[in-house]
Amino acid sequence: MTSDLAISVSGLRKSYQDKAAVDGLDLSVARGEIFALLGPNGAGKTTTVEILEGFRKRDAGSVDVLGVDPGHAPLSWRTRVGVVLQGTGEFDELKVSEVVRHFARFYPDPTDPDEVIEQVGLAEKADARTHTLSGGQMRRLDVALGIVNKPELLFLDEPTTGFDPVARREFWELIRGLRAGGTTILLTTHYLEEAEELADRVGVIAGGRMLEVATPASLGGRNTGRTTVSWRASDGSLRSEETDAPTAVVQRLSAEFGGEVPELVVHRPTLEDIYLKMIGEQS
Ligand SMILES: Nc1ncnc2c1ncn2[C@@H]1O[C@H](COP(=O)(O)OP(=O)(O)OP(=O)(O)O)[C@@H](O)[C@H]1O
Repeated sequence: MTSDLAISVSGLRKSYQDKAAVDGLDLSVARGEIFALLGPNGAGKTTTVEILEGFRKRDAGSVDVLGVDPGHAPLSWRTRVGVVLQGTGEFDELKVSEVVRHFARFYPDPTDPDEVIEQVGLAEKADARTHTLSGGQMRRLDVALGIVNKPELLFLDEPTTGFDPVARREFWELIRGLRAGGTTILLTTHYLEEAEELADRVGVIAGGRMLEVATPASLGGRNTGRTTVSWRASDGSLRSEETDAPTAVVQRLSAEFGGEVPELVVHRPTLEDIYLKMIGEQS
């Protein structure tokens, strides 16, 4: 086991009724990094993550999470791992503070519940009954329960589904704060912007296999990809040009127009452009 890796997976396989959901997957996540798993519905992300969390059995392959095989993990390991599932559940008439206190009691050395509530931005709602929380506030409570045990490694499954744009940005700040405190984070998301904002590296899964692992800036050769420059020509038509040297094209156009280039757009491939191309090539 290499101590600078929080997660090390090799040749992971899992089938349901003879159909492979995870089909020989390799994955390494360094301690302290935020790693985002991307992939279409049914790609095998949740199955992989649940095996890493120790909630699902694998058919084959080796899995090491914080130096332990999650398939045979002792209780002490569980206190080192935080899990935020896709919606934790119902707490009926309990208040936010009561729920966090209740969960904190499961662990030997929890963070002070009030501190956790503050950390996830729910201080004003500490005395609110959980059924009165908005979707985004409920998700914050889910995260509070996932981090109350001071996990070294936090699993987040589609953490910001249903968030409004402001809530999503606030949530990203929370996650960055956890990383700054040394927490390793493995998240799944369908929001490419989220992966770009948060992840040190992303891994794209399709058909139970890892297609590529890279930084968001370099996935699929994105950093070396061609740029499209488009503008409105003097005859009124919309023109575009693909180039490796967009600055030179803009300079040329600027000289041609004697200054401002009408409706100038310089488009570099986004993470979503690259992702869609990768996934499209698989189907
Ligand atoms: N308990 C189960 N029994 C049978 N098949 C399952 C089970 N869980 C998952 N599968 C199948 O395994 C495949 C991978 O599913 P998984 O939930 O891991 O995908 P995912 O990448 O997390 O998808 P999503 O983005 O939709 O959450 C799918 O074809 C799914 O139907």
